Amino acid sequence: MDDSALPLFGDGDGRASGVDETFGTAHRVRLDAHSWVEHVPGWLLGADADELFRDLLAGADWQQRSRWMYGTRLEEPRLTAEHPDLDGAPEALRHMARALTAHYGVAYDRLWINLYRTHRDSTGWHGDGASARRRECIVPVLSLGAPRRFLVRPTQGGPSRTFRPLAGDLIVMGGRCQVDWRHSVPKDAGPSGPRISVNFAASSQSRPD
Ligand SMILES: O=C(O)CCC(=O)C(=O)O
Ligand SMILES: [Fe+2]
Repeated sequence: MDDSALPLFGDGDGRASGVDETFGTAHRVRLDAHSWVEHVPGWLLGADADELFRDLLAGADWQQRSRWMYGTRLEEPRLTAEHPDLDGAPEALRHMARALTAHYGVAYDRLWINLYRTHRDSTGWHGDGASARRRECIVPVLSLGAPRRFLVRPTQGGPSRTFRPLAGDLIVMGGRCQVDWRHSVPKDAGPSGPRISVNFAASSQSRPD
């Protein structure tokens, strides 16, 4: 049997997705002396990005999370599926975590996945404070599905920079990005289909240095 037909979910050894292990398209943008964002267009090859998107949309354990803000419990305008232990994640995502670990030298061992159902779903300005507590962290985020803007701006305020990751692209935040900078996925004006982001995290980075 051609193992490309194996599903990403299930207990089989799903086919490792076709990521560019050379990171040949990576383009690093220096934000300041200590922080950078790397955009890796087409890191996950087109057909695999489409297949992974469809499988995650249909098969991930989507949860509605809420948080307290200004004394009120607000539902987050997106859905999230957590894999606190990489062993429980689909093989395609485990393979990606290994490729990221080999390239960036950080042991990615957990991940969470966000679903932006329409252009109205979003993530407000934040740093990944719980999962990235070291002064310097490397935080990769894979985009799937519809394109959305990914913004970064200084924590102290100032103009934002806009990245436009397409399906299969990686956005990697590095250096002091989680402290000195904030990131967000704002709502879009026009209609857009669903977007999924896969956020790779490392226990080693969640412990302050
Ligand atoms: O969806 C994205 O591209 C980023 C999501 C994010 O920053 C987060 O979940 O912490
Ligand atoms: Fe984040």
